Amino acid sequence: MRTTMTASHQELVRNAGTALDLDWALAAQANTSAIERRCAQLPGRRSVKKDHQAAWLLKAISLIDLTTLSGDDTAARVRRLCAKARQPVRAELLNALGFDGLHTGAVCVYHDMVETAVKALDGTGIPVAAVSTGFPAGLSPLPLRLAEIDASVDAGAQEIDIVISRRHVLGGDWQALYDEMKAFRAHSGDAHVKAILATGELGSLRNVARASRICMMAGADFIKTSTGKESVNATLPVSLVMIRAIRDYHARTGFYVGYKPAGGISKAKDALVYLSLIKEELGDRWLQPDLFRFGASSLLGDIERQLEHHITGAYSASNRHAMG
Ligand SMILES: O=C[C@H](O)COP(=O)(O)O
Repeated sequence: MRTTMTASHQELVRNAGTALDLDWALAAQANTSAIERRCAQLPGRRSVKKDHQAAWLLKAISLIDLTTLSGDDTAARVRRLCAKARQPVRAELLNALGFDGLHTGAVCVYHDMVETAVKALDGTGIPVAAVSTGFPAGLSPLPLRLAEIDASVDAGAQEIDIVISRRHVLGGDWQALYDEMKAFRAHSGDAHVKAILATGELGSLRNVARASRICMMAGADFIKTSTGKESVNATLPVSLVMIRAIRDYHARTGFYVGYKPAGGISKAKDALVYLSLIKEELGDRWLQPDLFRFGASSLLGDIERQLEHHITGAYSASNRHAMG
């Protein structure tokens, strides 16, 4: 029997946000040593049995925002990336595994590349995500950042990855963070918004928890760890803090907010650890592309190598799995 990777879940009600409840935001706790203890156990555990590993790796592919965010991006590179998003695994490998219809969760590019990606993905149902709002620093004037969102939406982006102003968090200006996020969401219209917290620049896990709560209250559809450009990007402790904030927000409001760890996730085995963390902390509903994505430029290549090994018993050279 062949298996397809189509989603079998009901469509979500989009997070509408809530009024700013500063007491709730500031009450967020993050016990660093308990968090680190919990995370230290994760990679060592055999969370996914060997027989199930290939299926989990295919699942991971369906959750990747296949990304290129380089100063030397070209239309040709973006078109090659889109071809990879449409067919992330060679047909003979997929056939051997009895799977059909696999594609990545999205393709993620800078604004200038949105149109090219939208054209290259026409008819596939794969959304294009644009990093807008002065990515990665988010330090251009607010009207320009809002205009960039408008332009990305006009160009056909269905997802907008915004960067928050870290200075609002570091200066404790929570109202400004809330207002900014609300404006980003309003300008995104029907496009879903992922709020990049740039957690490596927020100073503490407690700030990560607080910023997560504020962004969700202001209507973020996803919260995302990093741009991939900070010196520290996605980590398990930060992930635990953010997904527990998602869980608390869901318990409080009934809204489902998605999670996107991004930056530095390049190994299949690390992806499996993230998936088991999500399963344990949030449950299976969050293991669907509408609620979970990996932001990654090179993870797919390693997953393809591991799948090849699973099928043939041998690894091929990593240059056989080039991305762009
Ligand atoms: O949002 C995605 C990140 O920029 C990708 O980071 P990476 O190149 O370390 O995988």
